[in-house]
Amino acid sequence: MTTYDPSSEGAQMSFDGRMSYGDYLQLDAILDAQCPLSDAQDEMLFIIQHQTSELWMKLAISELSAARAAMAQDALQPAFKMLSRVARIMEQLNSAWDVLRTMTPSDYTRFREALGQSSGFQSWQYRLIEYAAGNRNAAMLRPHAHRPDILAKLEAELARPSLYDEALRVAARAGFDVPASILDRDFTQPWAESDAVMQVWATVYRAPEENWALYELAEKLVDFEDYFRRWRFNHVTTVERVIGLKRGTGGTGGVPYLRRMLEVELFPELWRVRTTL
Ligand code: HEM
Ligand SMILES: N[C@@H](CC(=O)c1ccccc1NC=O)C(=O)O
Repeated sequence: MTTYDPSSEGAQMSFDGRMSYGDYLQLDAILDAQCPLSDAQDEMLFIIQHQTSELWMKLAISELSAARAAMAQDALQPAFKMLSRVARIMEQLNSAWDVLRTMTPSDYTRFREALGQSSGFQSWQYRLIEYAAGNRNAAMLRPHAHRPDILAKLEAELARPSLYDEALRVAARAGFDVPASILDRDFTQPWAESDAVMQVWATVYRAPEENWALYELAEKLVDFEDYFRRWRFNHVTTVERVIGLKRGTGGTGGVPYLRRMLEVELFPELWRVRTTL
């Protein structure tokens, strides 16, 4: 039997002067960017795991920003579509832990020292997602002081209304009683829990048929936070499995720090309201 030649049905085989797959995707840049610092087999896994996570985070940031812009125009249906995509991206990030979990403490100690003081704590895209969602802690800017370009992106994000701020602006335009002190708050500050906001969500959840768009928006936000919590939980569990209670390379206490971060709440009133329904 002769081997099949797909050019017989028209497959393009010559890319002299034409844009190819690798050209379009800039694969040279991407595939040249894995540079292990040790000869440990698992370092490649570690690098690719982080690089792919950062690529998914890049897409999540783009979708979150577009969702927020759509919400500002009261275009809730397009915003829902984008928020659903963000949830799927977060599922992707959550499933990725299954690959990293195959790395044992013995594997990791073979290259951990090579990482120096670098750490996911310095992931600016992760901070941007936290800021965009509404977890605003200006202290997290400091590791980026040496990179004015990144600092500027984070500071700009800190100054804009968060996803949660934007949701409450939607509610205010829909006629709900959202206090001006919340609508005009200093966005760089952490969210302060509010009874008035609780009341807004209570009204929405008590009569979903009458407030369907806001009801759906609230559930999209809860979904987002649900996936985010799962990511944090997977992270801390993997970290404990791999380094136990050692301090982090980023300088924090490690697992105790990450456990503390499990308590972060992005949309506190949306969780609190459930008890009252
Ligand atoms: C064996 C794998 C991993 C270990 C041992 C580990 C360990 C740690 C530790 C100890 C911290 C606390 C900061 C510090 O002092 O270093 C941290 C933070 C962080 N790591 Fe990892 N990590 C791992 C994998 C990952 C992966 C795959 C990602 C995905 C990008 C990631 C992203 C982050 C982020 C974003 C933070 C900051 C969390 C926060 O401040 O809330 N880590 N990690
Ligand atoms: N903080 C980790 C090191 C680490 O995980 C890391 C190092 C460099 C780049 C990304 C990392 N991932 C997440 O924190 C540790 O203490 O072992």
